Amino acid sequence: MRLSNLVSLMKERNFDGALISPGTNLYYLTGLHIHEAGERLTVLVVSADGDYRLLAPSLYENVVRNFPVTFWRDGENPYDKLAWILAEFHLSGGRLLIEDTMRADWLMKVIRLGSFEFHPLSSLMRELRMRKDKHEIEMMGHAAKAADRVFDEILSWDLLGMRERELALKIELAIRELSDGISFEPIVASGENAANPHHAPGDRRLRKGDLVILDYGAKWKGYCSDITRTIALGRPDERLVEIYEVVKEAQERAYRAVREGTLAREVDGAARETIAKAGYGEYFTHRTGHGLGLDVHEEPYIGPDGNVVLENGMTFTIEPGIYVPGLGGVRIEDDVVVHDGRGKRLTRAERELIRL
Ligand SMILES: CSCC[C@H](N)C(=O)N1CCC[C@H]1C(=O)O
Repeated sequence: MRLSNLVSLMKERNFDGALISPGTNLYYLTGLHIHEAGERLTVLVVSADGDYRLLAPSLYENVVRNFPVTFWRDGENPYDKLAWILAEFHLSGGRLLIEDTMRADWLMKVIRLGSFEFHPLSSLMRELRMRKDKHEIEMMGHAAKAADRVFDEILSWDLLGMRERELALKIELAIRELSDGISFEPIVASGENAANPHHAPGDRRLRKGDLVILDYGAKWKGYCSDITRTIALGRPDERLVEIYEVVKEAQERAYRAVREGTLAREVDGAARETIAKAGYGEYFTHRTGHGLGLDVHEEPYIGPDGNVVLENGMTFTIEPGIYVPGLGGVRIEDDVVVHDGRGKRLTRAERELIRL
């Protein structure tokens, strides 16, 4: 069904074929679990006539079943086999969609197999994947619940004196116990490190007076959650407490701005305006959110340039933040689905400032 949707869209937009390497698009279209193909050429060939075939290393002989496939063995030249498939599908030239993340060494050899005009596959896939169906939203709900449960667990741990990297590892283990795995490596940013939105957890020990940003996510059947909470240890600097309240208000206002028919940039604007009015505009250094699904970052992006019109079934994060160099930072993030014309939170962990 999903493959035929892609084929219809290809025909409508005058594309002749598509070459799809392993990643979330391949999984979305086929349900096949081919995660890490490494250097061995693996590609799904799809023609606008509706033909499709996977070219895969023989390592996958016991994995790919009930799907048209050509295997190649180590020692063979997989590009010869790809050329045969392209010839069979009458794809020796024309407008070809290419998986955006295809390895450059593969692409450089594919270029030599015909006279193609390449276009990014994402230009079509974004339209297919942006609106989630009931099943997908259910899976995202499970992933979000796992993230909420991990937050409750974190609150029961003795955090004082723990190194950021130790806490990140404990969070990762807790996620893995409750779900299919992590959406991305957890961020634990304490004290002044919290001024870096993508801080890599290091050796700093958590201490009294810290605000600590915890940003992590779980996966359920391929679908991601992504949550951020900022907690206080002891009594933090009053400026940080004020910043916390501004971010909480910005997050709530952006959430309330979510409506079917609203532009993504209006949701961003609601958060940005709240933060700017409080005098912290220059310290909100990123977009308000991003689409969430099989990828942890996907369409629709909720930024000042977000021109996607929100529709029921779209899922994204709302995660404004304020980051003051030398002082610290605050970010609060929830996963949201547009449901019955309005936003509905999938993550529901406590948003009031928790002081441990
Ligand atoms: C995939 S790592 C970052 C996860 C995080 N929740 C996130 O998406 N962001 C943190 C700062 C802003 C935002 C981002 O757009 O990168």
